[in-house]
Amino acid sequence: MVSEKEQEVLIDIQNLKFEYGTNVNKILALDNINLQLRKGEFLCVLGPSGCGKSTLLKLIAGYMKPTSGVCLMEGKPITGPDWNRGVVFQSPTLYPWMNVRENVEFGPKMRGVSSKEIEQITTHFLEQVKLNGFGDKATFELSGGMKQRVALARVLANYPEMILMDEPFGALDALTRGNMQTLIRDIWKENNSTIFLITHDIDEALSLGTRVVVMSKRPGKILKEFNINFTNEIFNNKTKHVMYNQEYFDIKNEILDIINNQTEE
Ligand SMILES: Nc1ncnc2c1ncn2[C@@H]1O[C@H](COP(=O)(O)OP(=O)(O)OP(=O)(O)O)[C@@H](O)[C@H]1O
Repeated sequence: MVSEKEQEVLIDIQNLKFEYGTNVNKILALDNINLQLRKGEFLCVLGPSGCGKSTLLKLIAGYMKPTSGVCLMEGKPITGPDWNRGVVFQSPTLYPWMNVRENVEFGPKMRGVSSKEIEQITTHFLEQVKLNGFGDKATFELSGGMKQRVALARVLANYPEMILMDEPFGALDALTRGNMQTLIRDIWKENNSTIFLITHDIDEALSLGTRVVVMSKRPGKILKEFNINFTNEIFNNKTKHVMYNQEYFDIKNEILDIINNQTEE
């Protein structure tokens, strides 16, 4: 078995700094970020509000360029958005004039995939997000959780190497949120995806991630990383949820202390 350290690096961020604005209105959002994401990792990012989590995601997505430093994917600088990096936001950004199926088909169509293949891809991913039978529905007919599943299927339909998620379950009720966490964990495992997920919820980070990164208040820096295995233990133990143990509570308390120290200062 290949150890985590030996897994291929997908995203390599070196000495990254990002400033919004110009001259007197400059805001330093991120400072000296060094982070590597390996293929198959599920990385969760925690940090106080406004610390630059979304900024980091947008830089990896290619929506913006670093002020200094580099952000590489498979050794090449990220210069703009790409199908290879799919983004899921807190509010699902679906096309309201298209039905569910058409929303999922959109990406493969734009990429010139054949009609037969598009049909197979769409059916497969609607099934994977448990929306089979809902293809003909208009998006306004769906609940928040269902919309978010369409958004996820739409990203998956492009077979991205990297899935970036910005508080994807933040607007959902607790029950739907739990179901979505199980869904994304299963999809990550089944598709062997690489995921970068931002959350405010420490339990969500600990129950999904194989690594958790905790950031400082603005300008965001990486304060501490935790390599964890609670998400894999769910599969190993064939349970539906994390088995809470002393290690879990110790890590949770340590993260809480780090974040509270940031907000009190
Ligand atoms: N377009 C922008 N122009 C100027 N400043 C911005 C812009 N977008 C974000 N910022 C500032 O940059 C900092 C980092 O913002 P960012 O949205 O990345 O933080 P965050 O950690 O994702 O916040 P939250 O957890 O509240 O979503 C904040 O101080 C924010 O006000």
